[in-house]
Amino acid sequence: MMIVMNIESISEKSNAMTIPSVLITGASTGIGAAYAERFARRGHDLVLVARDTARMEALAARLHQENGVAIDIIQADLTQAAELATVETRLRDDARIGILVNNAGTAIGGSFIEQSTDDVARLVALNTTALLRLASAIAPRLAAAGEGAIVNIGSVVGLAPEFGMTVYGATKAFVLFLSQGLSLELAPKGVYVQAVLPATTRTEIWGHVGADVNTLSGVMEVDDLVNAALVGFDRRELVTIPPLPDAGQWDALQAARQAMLPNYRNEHPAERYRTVA
Ligand SMILES: NC(=O)C1=CN([C@@H]2O[C@H](COP(=O)(O)OP(=O)(O)OC[C@H]3O[C@@H](n4cnc5c(N)ncnc54)[C@H](OP(=O)(O)O)[C@@H]3O)[C@@H](O)[C@H]2O)C=CC1
Ligand SMILES: N[C@@H](C=O)C(=O)O
Repeated sequence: MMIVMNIESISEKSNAMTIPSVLITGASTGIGAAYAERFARRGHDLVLVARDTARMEALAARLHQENGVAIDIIQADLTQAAELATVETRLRDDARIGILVNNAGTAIGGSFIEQSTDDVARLVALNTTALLRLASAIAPRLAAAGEGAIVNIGSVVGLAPEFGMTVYGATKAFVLFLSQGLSLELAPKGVYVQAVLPATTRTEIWGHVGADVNTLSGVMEVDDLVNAALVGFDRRELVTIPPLPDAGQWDALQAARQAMLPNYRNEHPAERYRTVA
């Protein structure tokens, strides 16, 4: 069942004329809800997307009351093609939406051989397919307009197979690569793409993997995470890793990766792979 609700505000018309609306997926709780709070405080009208209508209604009512912004709610399970398509259509057709925050995502517990094929497929459907389709829906319109932004929420786990969340991490590695590639393609057209890589952040996601977040160390508060992510957003940073103290480590990783690029073009196998015939 699709519910689209609109909480009008007197400022809606002025906002629609001055600053872009922001569509945020996974906006009913956690990082997405924090993004909604921050963008509402900045005066952006919002489109909130998630499955839990009640939570989004409560958030929308409070943010409308506090900030006087217009807020639409779209109830959608982004693993369901028909419901995802409704959000894609909104992104394609609503010219007021200038920022997409691709945040909706989840994680599952267990090892690869313990996880069911259906569960890993559902994880990929949400964390990669839905994110990709929504970016694909909005990007042509933003490129034609010569402005706008796509924020993709990845994870440091996408850089860390050692963390033992293989499929989840693979989905987040996809998000990072997609963001880097889209930035190369879209930045020249005026569209800003940001990959945000949180580490352990205090949200309900940890319950989905069977962990008690209160037993974990180094847990960042969600507001601190989003505030830091928005510092990167305001700086137009391509990859924002809020918990990483030294940006030089990321830069060194990128430099080492890019130094390998010229060495991929060889008509013969590397000496180390040549067997003695
Ligand atoms: N918390 C952390 O430690 C970290 C989180 N991340 C990433 O941050 C993003 C947000 O996660 P976080 O806030 O922590 O998690 P939460 O579980 O707190 O929130 C997830 C959000 O996604 C929505 N969602 C979940 N499944 C679906 C679905 N099938 N269709 C539509 N919406 C859905 C949920 O809403 P509803 O249930 O109402 O549908 C909720 O609003 C994710 O991409 C996650 O991978 C990255 C690194 C660390
Ligand atoms: N979402 C967290 C894992 O469940 C993470 O990305 O660290």
